[in-house]
Amino acid sequence: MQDLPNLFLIGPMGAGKSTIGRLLAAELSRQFYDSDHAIQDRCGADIPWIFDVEGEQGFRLREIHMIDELTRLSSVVVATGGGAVLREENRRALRERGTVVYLLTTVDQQLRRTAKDRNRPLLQCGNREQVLNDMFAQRDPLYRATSDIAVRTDRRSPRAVVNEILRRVHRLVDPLEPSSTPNTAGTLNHKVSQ
Ligand SMILES: Nc1ncnc2c1ncn2[C@@H]1O[C@H](COP(=O)(O)OP(=O)(O)OP(=O)(O)O)[C@@H](O)[C@H]1O
Ligand SMILES: O=C(O)C1=C[C@@H](O)[C@@H](O)[C@H](O)C1
Ligand SMILES: [Mg+2]
Repeated sequence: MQDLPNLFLIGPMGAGKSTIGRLLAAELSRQFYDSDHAIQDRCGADIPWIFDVEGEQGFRLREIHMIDELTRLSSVVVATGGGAVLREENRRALRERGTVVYLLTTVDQQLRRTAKDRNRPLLQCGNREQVLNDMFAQRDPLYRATSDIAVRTDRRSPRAVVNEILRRVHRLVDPLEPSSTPNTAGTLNHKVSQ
């Protein structure tokens, strides 16, 4: 069986990138990095503070530097922030340096999973559903263009999502691997597993 490349998780807030990334890395005995956490550690301040003081643009610049740094590592699992795909530099680094997994869920699930959270500045508003719908419209094409596979995280446990990612990534890397089901041309990339 071939070694797996770096695995990078992208997708909207509350899709489960941090939760699933940690589990996935443990399963593969790899180092796990979360770009949001790494930015906070480096800066010594939390994300709301960075947004307050430096604005979203300041945060995005920090995010570009951090994603460049993390994607240069080897044999790692990296969970990115929900808005990482907004920047071309990030999309290119992710695509060129590993296999990119798009985690997606419904806006209803996002609302539920982020309901009590105060650490996501873009959701501290009265019209969270509208904000999430608008973000989806803007970002879904970018997530798709950047990713190798897409996996839904609603209606299944984090553990089941990890198993599905591993199955799909193994198939991408080594379509002839015996435990893989046969590759049907055109069905692998961006087929969202239900
Ligand atoms: N498959 C799942 N089933 C149920 N709950 C989940 C699942 N995945 C994640 N969660 C829960 O949803 C919440 C948000 O997940 P998480 O922080 O991993 O999202 P994220 O994609 O990293 O978001 P962000 O982009 O804001 O960093 C957490 O409380 C987590 O426990
Ligand atoms: O979707 C977004 O734009 C964000 C998602 C979070 O992961 C953080 O990166 C930050 O709150 C911005
Ligand atoms: Mg996260």
